[in-house]
Amino acid sequence: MSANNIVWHDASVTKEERRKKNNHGSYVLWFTGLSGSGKSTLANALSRQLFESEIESYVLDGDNIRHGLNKDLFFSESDRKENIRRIGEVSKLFVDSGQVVITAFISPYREDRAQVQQLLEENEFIEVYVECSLDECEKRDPKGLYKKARNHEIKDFTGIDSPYEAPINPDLTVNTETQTIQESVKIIIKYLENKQLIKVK
Ligand SMILES: Nc1ncnc2c1ncn2[C@@H]1O[C@H](COP(=O)(O)OS(=O)(=O)O)[C@@H](OP(=O)(O)O)[C@H]1O
Ligand SMILES: Nc1ncnc2c1ncn2[C@@H]1O[C@H](COP(=O)(O)OP(=O)(O)O)[C@@H](O)[C@H]1O
Repeated sequence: MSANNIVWHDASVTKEERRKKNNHGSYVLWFTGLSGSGKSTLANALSRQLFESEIESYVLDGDNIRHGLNKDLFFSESDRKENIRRIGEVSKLFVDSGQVVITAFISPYREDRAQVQQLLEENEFIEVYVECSLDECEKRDPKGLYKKARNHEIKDFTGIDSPYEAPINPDLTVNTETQTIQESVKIIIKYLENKQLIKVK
């Protein structure tokens, strides 16, 4: 349901003008993967590298967004769905502002990720699977959450008692068990260069 009597205002500065000024495209690099797979680490390492190359990017991170915009949401299937829907809308605004958006959400459901893709225009959604086995994520356990989930102190934890649907045909996969952080960043940059989405200095 949505409100009546609202009228869309066209912007005085267009997405195309902003892209032209920035000298690069704007799109979403949608990272998906288990907790502890390396989404935040890679998103931030990539954003730093893009920044050094004068490419405008912004990281939207699950933990951070859940402190503010989505602090009313928990981890049921419907709350996760709403979480991803809102992030999709926020990502769309950032794409409109001419930036490269890097999102780091578990985003466990294929359908929810597909809905974000549909919200955006063609070539504005790049799905990056941050692959890492549950075993390894659990070994890393950077926040001690797997331990809590195994001890039933947290319920609905992804990979333990809540599902994770890996992408079937992602645009790109990085494997953080076999690749270092720098190798994964390099693979993503190479992909963007090959697609002529960025020129890195
Ligand atoms: N039950 C449960 N399941 C999964 N994750 C949990 C849970 N409770 C808290 N956390 C912490 O919240 C982070 C995941 O938030 P997301 O917004 O990315 O999740 S989702 O996309 O809505 O599934 C996740 O962050 P990352 O580890 O960075 O993925 C956890 O730190
Ligand atoms: N090759 C790698 N790539 C990414 N992260 C790695 C790698 N090896 C170890 N790590 C570590 O794994 C952890 C991943 O945590 P984080 O980035 O918060 O994951 P997520 O955002 O997916 O929950 C970090 O402590 C990071 O230093």
